[in-house]
Amino acid sequence: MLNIGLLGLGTVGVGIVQILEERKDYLEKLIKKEINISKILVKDIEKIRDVEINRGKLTTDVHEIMEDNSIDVIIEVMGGLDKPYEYIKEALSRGKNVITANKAVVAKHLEELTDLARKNNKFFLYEASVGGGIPIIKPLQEQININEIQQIKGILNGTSNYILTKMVTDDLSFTEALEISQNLGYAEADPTDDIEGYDTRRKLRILSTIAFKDRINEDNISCYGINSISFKDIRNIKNMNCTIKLLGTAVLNHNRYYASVEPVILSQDSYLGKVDNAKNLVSFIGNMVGELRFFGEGAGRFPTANAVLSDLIDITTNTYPKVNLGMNVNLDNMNGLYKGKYYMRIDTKENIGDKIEKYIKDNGIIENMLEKQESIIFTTKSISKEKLERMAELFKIDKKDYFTARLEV
Ligand SMILES: NC(=O)C1=CN([C@@H]2O[C@H](COP(=O)(O)OP(=O)(O)OC[C@H]3O[C@@H](n4cnc5c(N)ncnc54)[C@H](OP(=O)(O)O)[C@@H]3O)[C@@H](O)[C@H]2O)C=CC1
Ligand SMILES: N[C@@H](CC=O)C(=O)O
Repeated sequence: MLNIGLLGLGTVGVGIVQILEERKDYLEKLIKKEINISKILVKDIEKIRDVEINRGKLTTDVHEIMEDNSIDVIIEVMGGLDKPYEYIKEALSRGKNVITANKAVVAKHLEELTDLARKNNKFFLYEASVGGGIPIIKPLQEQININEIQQIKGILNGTSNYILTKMVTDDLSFTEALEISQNLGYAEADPTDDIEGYDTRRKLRILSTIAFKDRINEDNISCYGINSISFKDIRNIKNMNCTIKLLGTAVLNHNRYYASVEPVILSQDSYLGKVDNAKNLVSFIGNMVGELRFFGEGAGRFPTANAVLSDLIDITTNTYPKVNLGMNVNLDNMNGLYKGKYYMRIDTKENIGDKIEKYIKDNGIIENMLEKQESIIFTTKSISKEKLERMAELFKIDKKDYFTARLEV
């Protein structure tokens, strides 16, 4: 019998229960064991659930799960940071395998939890933490044994991609599109993580650490979100026959790398430009294999639960590739030297438009002026993004009053 302790019965937890029910016979034949969800940790036992569940399995006391020696695998899909970290650590220390979809915890404690799992001869797997239903962690773990990975790039957040898609194609407002993506179960408990780019940054931190075999922290990744984008930006982007995506990019060149999360203006015909709604696309380039692209649902109940259960099968059939985290190559971060061409809109108050225009001309920033009315909108020459940030600071422009996006056209 394979006994599972499930931490969380929300969007993803319910998906796990439903798939396990639907595929029970097949999966039990495959792993040659009966599968049983022994206990489920929730916050509120009385809550009405999206799935029929034996109420006796629900508990608000995690000790009931941790101290149950018959439970072999803990699946953590509760979200949050401190509690799940504590529970995952305890589970591994007690000799239980752990699967999580929680990128916040994985991003913060990847090395420690991987080490702890190794010491206890257990698995710590987290396929669902990046790219929702897309298999990316396992293929990457397989490829790093043969390849030097030179680049990771992609759309890694379903919520922001859904919002941008709906703003571009259906003229929805940012708030309307965010609300729908929350109702569809894509957004984090605090959607700031999605729209400020933090969720993408966590995923890029996980992927780049595995790919570059060095610890790339969230702090090593520059991060800009989409929360100040407006209809004016969408109109301008469409006028360029382009679209906009929130991209995570990490590039390694010898011992130097840069890593960023930022909105990027792309041609509508580019492969990333065509990734719509909550879909994600992740690509990595290996020196032997070339570019590999992975595309699919980046969020949502069943795709995410599917990724969790792929880990479960790997644990029970012992088919996961040998994990090779971090060789301590001490890579140098070159973010400060990165340059690109940018689109920028500043909503000018108190008549500072002329001063800003003079500043961007005097400092060799501007390439083309697109508009100069109540907003000043322009594209830049190849510059570092910090230059634009410094200008915004100099003119005391509030973050909500300007928007920048890198031009990749
Ligand atoms: N939704 C998605 O598309 C994806 C989510 N993820 C990750 O999966 C995890 C779960 O996400 P999701 O299912 O959307 O989250 P939900 O908010 O829908 O569900 C969270 C569940 O955990 C329970 N829970 C939360 N905190 C506690 C606590 N302190 N003690 C006990 N139970 C608790 C809740 O209990 P109750 O029901 O009683 O409130 C709820 O059942 C997150 O880490 C998320 O980032 C990853 C990829 C995609
Ligand atoms: N909130 C996340 C969920 C999956 O990781 C997203 O929108 O991508």
